[in-house]
Order: sequence, then structure tokens, then C-alpha cells
Amino acid sequence: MQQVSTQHIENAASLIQERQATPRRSQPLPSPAVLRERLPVNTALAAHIEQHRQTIRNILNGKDSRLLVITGPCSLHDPKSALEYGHRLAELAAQLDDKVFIVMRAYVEKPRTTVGWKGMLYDPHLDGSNDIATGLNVSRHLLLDLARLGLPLATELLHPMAADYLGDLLSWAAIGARTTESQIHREMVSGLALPVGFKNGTDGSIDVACDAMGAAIHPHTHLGMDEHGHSALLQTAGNLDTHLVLRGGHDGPNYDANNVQRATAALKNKGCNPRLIVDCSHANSGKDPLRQPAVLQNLLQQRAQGQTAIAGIMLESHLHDGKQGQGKPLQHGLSITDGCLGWDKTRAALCAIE
Ligand SMILES: O=C[C@H](O)[C@H](O)COP(=O)(O)O
Ligand SMILES: C=C(OP(=O)(O)O)C(=O)O
Repeated sequence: MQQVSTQHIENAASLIQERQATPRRSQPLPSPAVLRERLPVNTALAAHIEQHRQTIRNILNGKDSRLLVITGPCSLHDPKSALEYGHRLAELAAQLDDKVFIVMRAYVEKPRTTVGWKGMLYDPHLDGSNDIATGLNVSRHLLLDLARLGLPLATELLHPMAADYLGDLLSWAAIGARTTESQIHREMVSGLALPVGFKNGTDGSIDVACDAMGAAIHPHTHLGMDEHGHSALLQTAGNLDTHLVLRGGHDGPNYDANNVQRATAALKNKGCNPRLIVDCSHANSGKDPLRQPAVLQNLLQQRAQGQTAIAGIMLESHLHDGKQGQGKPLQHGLSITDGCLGWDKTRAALCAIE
């Protein structure tokens, strides 16, 4: 026992020494321009995506009264199940088009509270090999395939450089609860030509999201990367299409009528768009994916009672209920990160929208 622990200490010490000698290593990656040329968005698809962005803007500005529904897996990890979900969703979107505008969650980057799998873009082989070159390729390929199904796509933009590789495929983006307060993300949003939702902070604070909207509407000059992958001074114009996403916080959910009213009052006070999206998952479902339909029901009731601020909702949904079991073989259509609502329940919940 003593020997094992001595060996363990020696190994750890040599690892630390090695890391101190080379604290950072690098490998070149293809530039955004190279990847976009390899996997291009043609003129017809680009026009389609622009139409989707405009529809989302219209919903968020109250010109289109349909409910915006952003639904899909917590994270994409397997192109086959993502495409199966996408095919089903595209069919449902066409059926429900007069009441809802459906956008697919296509998340390839995951923010972690501490550490964990960071998404398909970072670790596409799911084995810690962190083959980002393949991750960029597979992620863009999958998003392109999903967009070709006619689906508007939504993702969380976590690393500002990822936006340069994927931004042209997106109709909506989120800045997550863990990054809403970051100046770098606010600068990035200032240069995006698409609607962007800032989530409330993990502590439930909506002030940071209001501040984020106030920052992103302005032009910024900042450090970044140009399309050829060179370090560049970027000048961004400011984004007029930002809004709040309520996702609950450490003190519990914030989707109820009082919280929604308080949030819209705060947004109006700060001169921000009072119309918002509510995430039915995360702290709003207490991380129980099967509670999402009840949250949605409550939001629909608020709308029916005249609450016009609720422009959209978000669901974490996959082919099957729940998530992969720890250490068990991967199951098709089951979330690899947070638990999701399965397809049948998702379909039923969306078909019930009046
Ligand atoms: O939506 C996904 C998770 O809630 C988020 O990535 C944080 O995950 P973690 O707390 O498991 O790291
Ligand atoms: C991580 C996510 O959300 P949040 O930033 O609200 O935790 C997510 O939607 O995947």
C-alpha cells in the first residue's frame, strides 16, 4: 500500500515537471475559410437561412405571433441519431407551421461547470483524444446536413472562434449562463448577424443578461481571428437582435408568472427588448427532463392569460427519454450530457400548443 502511494506521488511529480517544462503545445487547424470552402453553404441555402433569421427576429419583435420553439438534444454526439431526430422534427415543423416556428438545437460545444466532455467539436471520438480538426469537420458537416433538411439551427456559441467556423449555418445562437457576463462573448455577439439569446446567470441573475444586451448592441473593437485564421483587430457593428432567455438559477425556477413579469419589467427599464424565451430545461425543470412538458404548459397558460412577453420556449429533447448510463455501452438516440425528453413526449407537448 505504502509502495503504491509512493509510486503514485512519483508519477504525479513527473507529470507536473513535464507540464511545467511545456505548459502549452499547439497544432495548426484549418482556417474558417478552408472549412467553409470544403463544406459550403450554397446561395439558395444561405437565402433560406436568412429567411429563418428574419422570421425569428419577427417573432421576437412581436410582428409574428407564433411561438418560437427551440428543441433538440442537449448535445449532438452522433450524426446518425441527430439526423434521425432532424428528419422527424422537419416533418413536425411543417405540420405545426401555423402555430409554432420550430428551430432545432444543434449544440456541438458544451460549457462545463468544472470538467467533462466538451462536445462534438472538441472530442468527436468521445474518448478524450480531443481531435478538434475532425471535430470542426464533423460538426460543420452535420450542421450542413441538418440545415439542408430545411431546419433552422440553434447552438450555444461558447468559444468565439467557433462562430467563424459555423456561424453561416445558424439562425439563432445562445450565450450560456456561464458566459453571459463575459466581455469577450458580448463583443462576439456585437458582430453576429443573427438573433442571439443571453441566458440569465447560473445564480438566477437577470441583470447580467440585461447588461450583456446593453453591451452587445454597441460597436466594439477587439482581438479576434479573420477568416484565414490570422490574428486580427475586429470592428463589429453591434447586434440589435438580442434578448433574454430565462433558465432558472441556484434558487430554483424562474418561468412562473411573477418571475416573467419581473424580468420583462427589468428589461423595459433597461431599454432592452421585453420579449423573451424561456428554457423549460436546466434549473427550470430542476434538471428532470420529464418536467419540461409541465413547464411548457404553465408558459402556454401565461400566454393564454395575456402575457405577450413569452416569445419562445426551449426544450432539451432527443429520440429517447433520459441520458446515457455511466460506464454503460452507448445507446442510440439517448443524450450523452443532460437528460432529455424523448421524441413521443416532445411531439405530444408540441402538438398540444394552441
Ligand atoms: O446543458 C448542459 C449542462 O447543464 C451544462 O453543460 C453544464 O454541465 P455540467 O454541470 O454537467 O458540467
Ligand atoms: C448549457 C446550457 O444551458 P445553460 O447555459 O442555461 O446552463 C445548454 O442549453 O446546453
